[in-house]
Formats: sequence, C-alpha cells, structure tokens
Amino acid sequence: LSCHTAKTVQKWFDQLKEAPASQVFRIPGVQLHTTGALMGASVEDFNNAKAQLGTLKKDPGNHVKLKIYALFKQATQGPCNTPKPGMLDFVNKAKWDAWKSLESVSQEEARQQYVDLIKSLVSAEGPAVATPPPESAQAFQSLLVTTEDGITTIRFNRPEKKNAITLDMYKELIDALHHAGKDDSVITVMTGSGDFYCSGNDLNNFTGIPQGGIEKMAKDSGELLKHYVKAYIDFPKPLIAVVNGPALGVSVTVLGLFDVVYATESATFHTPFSQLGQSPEGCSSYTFPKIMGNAKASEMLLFNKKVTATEACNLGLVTEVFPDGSFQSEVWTRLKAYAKLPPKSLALSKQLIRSKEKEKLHAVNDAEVERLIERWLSDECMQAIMNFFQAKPKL
Ligand SMILES: CCCCC/C=C/CC(=O)SCCNC(=O)CCNC(=O)[C@H](O)C(C)(C)COP(=O)(O)OP(=O)(O)OC[C@H]1O[C@@H](n2cnc3c(N)ncnc32)[C@H](O)[C@@H]1OP(=O)(O)O
Repeated sequence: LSCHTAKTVQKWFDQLKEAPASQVFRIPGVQLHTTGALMGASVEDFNNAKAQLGTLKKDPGNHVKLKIYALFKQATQGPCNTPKPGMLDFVNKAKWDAWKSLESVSQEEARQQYVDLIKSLVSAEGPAVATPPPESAQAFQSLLVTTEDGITTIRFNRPEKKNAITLDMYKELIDALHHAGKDDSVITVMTGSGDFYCSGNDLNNFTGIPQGGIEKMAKDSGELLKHYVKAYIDFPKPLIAVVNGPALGVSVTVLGLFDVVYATESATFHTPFSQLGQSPEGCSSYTFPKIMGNAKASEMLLFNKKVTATEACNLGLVTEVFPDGSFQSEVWTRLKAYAKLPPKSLALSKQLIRSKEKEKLHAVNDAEVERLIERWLSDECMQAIMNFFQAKPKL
C-alpha cells in the first residue's frame, strides 16, 4: 500500500469497514477481502456459531428463529433491499420484516449479536450428554418410535409445538405405521410427548407458497393426507391411542379408526374445521356420526364444539378415561397385559371387525380429501390461517 497516499489508504479502510462480509476489493496492486476481524466477533466465531446452530436439540421457537435469520442476513448481506413479499406469503413476509428491522445495525454488530445469541441458546441447553437410543428405537426427526414388551409405541415428539404435524412428520408417521404393522409387536400405541397429545395439522404447512403455486401445494397435501389416513384404515394390528393431553384436528378425526382410545381426564377433543374454513378429514364425516349419531357429530364437526375426555367417552369416541395422576401407570399396565395375548388371534379378530367397512372408509377418505383440496384454496381458509398467525406476535 506504500505507493498510495495515506488519505487514499484511509478511504479504502473506511470502505472496507462498511463492506459486506466476503466482499472483494480491488485496489491497484493489492486485493483485499473483508475478513470480519475488524471489530467484534471474527468470521471464525461467526462460522462456529453457524455450525453450533445445527446442533441445537431444542427448537428455539419461531420468534428466536426469525431473529437468528435476520441477524444472519444483516451480518452477511447488509441491510435488506429485496422487494417486500406479498401479504399472503406469511413466512417470507415475517422474515423480510425481521431483516428490515435491523437496517440501522452494522454488519459487525449483527455478527456479534448473532454469535452471542447462538452462544446463549447453546449454554441454555446445558452440557451435551450422549444418550444412546434404546436398542429397538427407530430414527425419526419428529417421532419417537420404540418396541418393547410386544408394544410398538409411536410418540409425536414436537412438544414445543404441541406436537403439530408438519409435512415431513406425516411422512414419518406413514413410515412408522407401515413398519409397526409388519414388525413383531402385538399391539401399536400412539401417544404424545409433553403436555399435548397433538395440536393437529401444523398451520405452517399452508403458509409458504412453493414452486408450482398454491394449487400444486393443495394437490400434494391432499395426496399426502390420503396416504396418511389410508395407513390407519389398513393398519393390521390392534391400534390404541393413549391421549395424554389436548387433541386437535386431524389427531382427533382419525381416532374413529383406532381400536381403543384411552384418555387422561384433562384431555380435550377439538375439531375446529369450520373455524379454519376447512372440512372434516380422517374419515370422521363417516365415523363420527356412526359412533355418536348425527346430532352430536355435527356439534363437533360443524360447530367446533370442544369436548372433555368424559364427554368424549360418553359419546363413544373414547373407550375409557383415567385420573391424570394414575393415567400412565394404569394404562401401561393394561397395555402390557394386552400385548401378551396371542398376536394372530388379535389381528384376525380386528380384521373381522373392520374388514366390512374398509372399502367404504377408502371411499370416504377420497371424498374428504377432494373437498379439502378445494377448501384449502378458498378465501375462507386462507383468511382463517392468516388470523391464527396474526393473533400472535409470532409465526
Ligand atoms: C398434509 C396436510 C393435511 C392437513 C390435514 C388437516 C387437518 C386439519 C387440522 O388439523 S385442524 C387443526 C389445526 N390446529 C389448530 O388450529 C391449532 C392451532 N394452535 C392453537 O390453537 C394453539 O397453539 C394451541 C391451543 C394448540 C396451544 O395453545 P397454547 O397457548 O397452549 O400454546 P401456543 O399457542 O403458545 O403454542 C406453542 C407453540 O406451538 C405452535 N403451535 C401449536 N399448534 C400449532 C399448529 N397446529 N400449527 C402451527 N404451530 C402450532 C404455536 O404457534 C407456538 O409456537 P411458537 O412458540 O413458535 O410461537
């Protein structure tokens, strides 16, 4: 740099300080790269934090994820100058807003804040303890699946999101059910981690608009739902729901396809379809009226009536209700005894009970999915989903 005046060199350094990370400066006779080491966190710290982010075990929640996203963009690209996404593109709009809000934060400061935020998330998780999965556990992202004492247990495992079912989770559930139907267990149990059984369809499934547009998204979701419900209709062994807390939407409707439903006293059952501009699925438009009669089914499926475990038991949707305090011990003692019964006898008896209806159930599933594809494209449904996310200052 000695061949340039001090003033010129100072000007280049000033530009360099303001430059986005990784930018290359061409100065006569030299090439300078921004390294991020000028102040605050170094590029190395930043890259380490980026790598650590992928190792977090707990989902930090949408609010924090937005912050991380915005800091990352600000640190690597500087202020947001991309066009604002449309109103209905909820996820991208929220991301854009978060990035835009950091307009006045310098890239160095954003990098430092990013590193500090990731550090705080990592330390909040405590020291990493390697816990080997049980021998019979299968690897899924959002489910815990184990086989023990003749029982395959499929556990919804997104407690921080109340076990809402993402698109990938539907696929995992289909796989887990197929596997459980063929493994050497006698019965299969579905239950939830945390305080919820399941909050139904993850409403984010309908917020990002993929390539191919919303028509394709609705069609693909319809196909996925059809296969998901089919996995219950065709399930060959006794299938038991252990409803450990509130259940919503699609996690309730498929209960009509289970053989036994045990619920803890504080569980509730809610199918808010009209509220969401949607229509029933999981064969509930057929199984609910059959189980509880048209009038009671209509209260649940048309008018969003949330019922308690005891009410659901009186309606015939739930087999038995247990006190919260003894729910787990009573239910699992009973299930372990069931799993000692002769497996072939159980499977064949189930087939006798269910086979007469299979064809009908598949036809109902097809019709429900067809109606839902149309509903998902309706203004009523889009507005309802938008309301859910707008009601909360989070995604
Ligand atoms: C292939 C597609 C098939 C589609 C099949 C269609 C099915 C239809 C249905 O399933 S309809 C039912 C849809 N579910 C809902 O409408 C429930 C929406 N959620 C809620 O009403 C509430 O979150 C709650 C009552 C389940 C829990 O309320 P609570 O106040 O106790 O907790 P939070 O709201 O703070 O929830 C914690 C975080 O979990 C996120 N979350 C919960 N449920 C869902 C969901 N269904 N979809 C997306 N996200 C959900 C919530 O947003 C919080 O996240 P955050 O911490 O990041 O803010």
